[in-house]
Amino acid sequence: RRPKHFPPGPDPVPVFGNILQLSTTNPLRDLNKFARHYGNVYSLFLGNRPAVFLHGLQVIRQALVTQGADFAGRPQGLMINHVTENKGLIMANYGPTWKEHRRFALASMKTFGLGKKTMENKILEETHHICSHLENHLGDPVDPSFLIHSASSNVICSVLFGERFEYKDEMHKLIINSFKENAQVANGAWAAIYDGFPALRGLPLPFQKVFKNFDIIKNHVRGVVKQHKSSRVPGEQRDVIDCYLDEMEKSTQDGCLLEEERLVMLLLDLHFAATDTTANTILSGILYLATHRDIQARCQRELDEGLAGRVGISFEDRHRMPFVMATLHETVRVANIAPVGVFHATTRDTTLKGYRIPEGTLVITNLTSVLSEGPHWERPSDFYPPHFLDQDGSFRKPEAYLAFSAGPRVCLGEQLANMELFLVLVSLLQDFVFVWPEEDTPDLTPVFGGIQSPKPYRVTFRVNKDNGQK
Ligand code: HEM
Repeated sequence: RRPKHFPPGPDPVPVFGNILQLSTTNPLRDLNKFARHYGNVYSLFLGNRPAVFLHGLQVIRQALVTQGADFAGRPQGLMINHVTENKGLIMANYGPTWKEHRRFALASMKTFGLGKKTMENKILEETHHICSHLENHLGDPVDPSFLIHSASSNVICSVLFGERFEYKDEMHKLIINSFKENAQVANGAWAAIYDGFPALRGLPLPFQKVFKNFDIIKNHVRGVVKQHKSSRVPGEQRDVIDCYLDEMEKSTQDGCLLEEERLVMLLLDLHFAATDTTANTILSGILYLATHRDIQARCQRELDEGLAGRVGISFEDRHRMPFVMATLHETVRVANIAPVGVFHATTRDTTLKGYRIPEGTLVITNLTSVLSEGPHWERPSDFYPPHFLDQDGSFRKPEAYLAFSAGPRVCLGEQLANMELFLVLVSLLQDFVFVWPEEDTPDLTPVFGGIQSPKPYRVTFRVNKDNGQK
């Protein structure tokens, strides 16, 4: 039963709560229906665990920003906490260890190039590999998924581990596949069964695969950290691992929050957080541009004018390309790769819109509702770059652009994702025209998941003969 003054919702049934009222393949429509019926703050029981759902810009901003500290926790005791042994950054509860690791992650990513030319060069190097691969398949319909996932993974790998991998490297392939599989299971019905029915946790059910996958990649990363420990020169940092080991060594005082096993989980979290997210957004970009040739052609025209015959591209060029920037942000909006964000939890007893929410309550932010809410978006169901242009045609970011969430737990990779998205898509547009194969029917409906992806597709890359380069 719901506590007094708890947000309203449908009556739960024993054992299952309200889970049976949610579609297992795509619950977003059900969530919209509940919001229409109960209002923008409502609750559902996921098994016997009550969860508060937030719908729309106004309440999500109120919770994540205005009452940021109250809603900055992460739920505990879920499968994902057990997989990461409560040591990673993404699912770490609000507190000094999370704060210290978030600070460290931001600072070390900056040291290794975020916002600087070094990062830009790493991304451009990776883009060069993508283009070379595509040049070998000109005119044939290809599924670019493997290529784009490998490239996104490599960008973050070069920052974390100081190296990139060949696309055919078996360990690299295994890591990328494990991330994909784990993201699918971790937000699906099997995770709900793990979370809701502790008695079943020891049985050989599909959720065991997540633990097995994670053990393999965890052991691999432990090995990489070990190698770094034996080859490092203190003070001469090659990558994020060296930075962490240096900081660990320097902090001699009691209560140091950095430790080797936390480093392993931090590396896995950052690698995971940066791979599928960026890759699925780039893949959505290629899909939407191939199926909206007028928008593609307008981006290419602006690109030619902006570069004025110059070969090569730089992140600085974005300031001369408002329509391209609008198209990339519209891609992030429609790709909607984190449809319900990352789960939050209350850090203390609090109230929202007059409802009482006790400490430790699971809170789910329906970011999809914000990215497709009528009044904020003129044509929410369309791929419509002018959403990000003001009346003068200059680039602008509407308030409801919450794809990276907001508040203390806001995505810490937004800057990296933007840079990658711009440099990869613009380089591809410079070299190629994306053509939808006549024999295939486009299906833009994404595959719902903790990290949403476009349905697998094929596209033909043709040489861009009009790219205006001298
Ligand atoms: C298009 C790409 C991306 C999108 C749309 C995206 C979106 C998000 C969202 C919605 C959250 C949840 C925030 C919350 O809890 O309210 C998040 C968290 C996070 N993201 Fe991203 N992300 C992207 C790329 C990246 C990249 C490239 C990194 C690089 C390392 C990254 C690192 C993280 C981390 C570490 C968190 C957890 C932050 C915390 O709990 O303190 N993300 N992201």
